[in-house]
Amino acid sequence: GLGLTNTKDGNFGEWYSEVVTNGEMIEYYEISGCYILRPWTMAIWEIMQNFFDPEIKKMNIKTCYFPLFVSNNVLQKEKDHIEGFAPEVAWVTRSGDSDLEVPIAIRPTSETVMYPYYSKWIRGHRDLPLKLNQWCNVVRWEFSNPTPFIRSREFLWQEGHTAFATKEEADTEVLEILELYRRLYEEYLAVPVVKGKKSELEKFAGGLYTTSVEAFIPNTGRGVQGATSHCLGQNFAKMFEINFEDEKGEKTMVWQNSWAYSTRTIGVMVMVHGDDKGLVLPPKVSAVQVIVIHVPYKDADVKEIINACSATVKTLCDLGIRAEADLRENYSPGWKYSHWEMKGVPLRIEIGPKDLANNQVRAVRRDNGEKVDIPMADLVDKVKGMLDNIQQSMFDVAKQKRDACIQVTRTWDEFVEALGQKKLILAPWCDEEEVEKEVKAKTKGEIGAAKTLCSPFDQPELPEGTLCFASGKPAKKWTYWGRSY
Ligand SMILES: O=C1CCCN[C@@H]1CCCn1cnc2cc(F)c(Cl)cc2c1=O
Ligand SMILES: [Mg+2]
Repeated sequence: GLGLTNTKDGNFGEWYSEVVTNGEMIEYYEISGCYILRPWTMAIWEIMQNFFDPEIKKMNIKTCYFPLFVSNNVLQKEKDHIEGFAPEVAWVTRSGDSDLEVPIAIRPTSETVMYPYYSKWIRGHRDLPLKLNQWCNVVRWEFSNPTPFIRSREFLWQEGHTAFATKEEADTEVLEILELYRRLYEEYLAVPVVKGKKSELEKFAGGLYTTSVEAFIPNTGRGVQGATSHCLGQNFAKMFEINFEDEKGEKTMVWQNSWAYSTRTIGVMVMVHGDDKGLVLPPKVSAVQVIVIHVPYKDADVKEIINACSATVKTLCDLGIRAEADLRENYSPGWKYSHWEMKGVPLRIEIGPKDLANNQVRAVRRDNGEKVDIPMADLVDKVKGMLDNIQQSMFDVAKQKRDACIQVTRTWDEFVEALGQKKLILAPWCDEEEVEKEVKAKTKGEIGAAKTLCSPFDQPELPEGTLCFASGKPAKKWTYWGRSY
């Protein structure tokens, strides 16, 4: 049948898998951890790209494309860069039936691919800033439970790699990019995120500091890193000898950033907004914003109704609304309602004999099921208004749900209790790595350990004498903690 066999609150993992499949976003692939991204997904990816790419072009960041393959010696260039990552590197060892002399790695990320050429291209200060971004796939042979969009062995992303003469320029760009990531989540995917800084333990080991936008999935009580913007400092400049002669003729190492968002963004959106009827897509990112369906009625003139549907679609499309009609004769209206609800189309318009007679249409919102009769004359304004309202309402509802999960804890017992209640924990922390490691160790279990998600840039008041929830030492900062994907 058409409906889901799992409910979101019943079995979240099974619900999610069904929703992305029945919503025709994903097809499971014969190789574990790999998924087919169907047009319904790629339309969302492209809408996001059509926002993000022009924005970084305004920042004079140019598109490049580096090879998929990494030679072994260059990959091994940086011990702590790949420490811990080595097991997830995929290797090409043969072509045809003959072994390769030297195995070749498939890029899990492109620092080691790109930076030898940054070293070659950057000589003088006039070669700076060098700012490149590539849209590509990467491969990480993950072993923990694969999840469509959230954790796959191959995924699509953009990876920006920039080099500056000064730290100030790098610091500024890190935050400009992070703001674009916030806008992607909050203005397009209608998902609330927290901007913050990763702890020393959780940051990218090869960098100087990591900032991120952190999302939260209320159903599982898990945080999810939404996108990252790292300042690499001069670490990679040192490794790859990327330096330049400054104005005084001094040889100086460059300051670098790297930043990425991936198809994981789409999985977060599905998890946050989906319901027991399937996907619920924010209008801004939905390939189809309005689906028009005719309701035939025994002897009523079905041709006239169908013409009204086609005219409605044309009127909406002419004003930039992504509308389509489902006029298939071999499916009932009811079947169509379920089908397009499963695909998460934000607004359905029904036109039957009665609507025609009253020169109106019946509009039904996907997010809250509200039904509204709209006079044909007001169609475009009303539909535009409803779509804007749906977008804002989806964000507001998601933010209210996320905020309801936030629990401030000041003691270990409060922390453990909140963790058991699937909360997003905000706690004062002494900022000591040993303490962070201890929290991980003490909360380790079947469903993973608690970890720091980020220290929000927007710090609440930290009164003198506030103590760390875990160590009892003087707290230095408020930090979000939780289990994560
Ligand atoms: O997150 C970003 C933004 C875009 C460019 N890259 C950085 C850091 C990526 C970390 N990282 C993440 N995963 C990795 C997996 C690997 F197998 C190896 Cl060899 C390295 C890494 C690795 O460095
Ligand atoms: Mg990883």
